[in-house]
Amino acid sequence: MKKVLTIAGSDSSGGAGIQADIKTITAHKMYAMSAITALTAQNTIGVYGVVDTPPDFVAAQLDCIFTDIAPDAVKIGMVSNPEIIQTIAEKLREYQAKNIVIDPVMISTSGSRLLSDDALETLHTALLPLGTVITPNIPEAEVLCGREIKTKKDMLQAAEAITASLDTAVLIKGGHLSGDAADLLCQTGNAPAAFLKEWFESPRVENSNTHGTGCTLSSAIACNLAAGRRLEESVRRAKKYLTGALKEQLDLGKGAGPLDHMYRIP
Ligand SMILES: Nc1ncnc2c1ncn2[C@@H]1O[C@H](COP(=O)(O)OP(=O)(O)OP(=O)(O)O)[C@@H](O)[C@H]1O
Ligand SMILES: Cc1ncc(CO)c(N)n1
Repeated sequence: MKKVLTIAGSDSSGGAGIQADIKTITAHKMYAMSAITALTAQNTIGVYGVVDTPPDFVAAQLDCIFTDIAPDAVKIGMVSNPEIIQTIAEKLREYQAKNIVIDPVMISTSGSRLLSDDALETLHTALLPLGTVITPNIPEAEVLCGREIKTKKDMLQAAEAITASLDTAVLIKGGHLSGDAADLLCQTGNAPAAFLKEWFESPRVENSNTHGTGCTLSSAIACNLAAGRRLEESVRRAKKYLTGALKEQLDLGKGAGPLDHMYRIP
């Protein structure tokens, strides 16, 4: 059985963070492990409290995992402060982790900040370059490249800028633009300053229950990489899984509710 590790924050309402990741990994029939970076008191309406895990306890969780059950892929989500980010970066290098998908979570669907101001620089320099692929949404990609993204053309330029600056593949998720849900994958090509770009598009699903879409997509990409698939195929399959989970029209809670992660389980 393939093993997938999620390093992320807990969402008490179960739709995003560690809980979304474990459900996604389980729905892919893989073995899920977790290193919890923060507790959030959260529901479909908002985030009401955050308690960060002490960095040495993040390290202890990662030591326990990597010295016992080596993951085939790692997904990283909410990492709220610079010390936690440094710790994770050191451990990923120490254990030579592979197939690393980093969702640079900054703000929740409900609008709360999940990354401190002083953590951004450390995220950028210490952690993101270790990713096999990073998966920012539009506002996160704007922060990473320092320019506005209003159109698909802007996405193309932003993706090149981010890929060039981090030397890492980037998937910019287009869920926050209008029209079809179009995500753009950009990787470095063979020649200097050459980029391989591919769009992954699906019709927009009329469903306001989008809590945890980003967490779910990045975990599903990690599962497909763990299965040995190429990045492009992993993104294609992950998006198909995500779109199917949205189409189920699960409607829980008073705000933006969660997806149906279990829809493929008979
Ligand atoms: N209404 C929709 N219909 C179809 N796909 C969608 C819809 N909304 C978002 N997506 C898709 O969901 C995935 C996550 O994108 P999104 O831009 O919502 O990420 P995010 O903002 O990081 O998510 P989160 O809500 O977890 O913070 C992408 O593949 C995006 O295209
Ligand atoms: C714990 C956690 N991680 C990520 C997100 C992003 O949706 C969230 N809302 N909560």
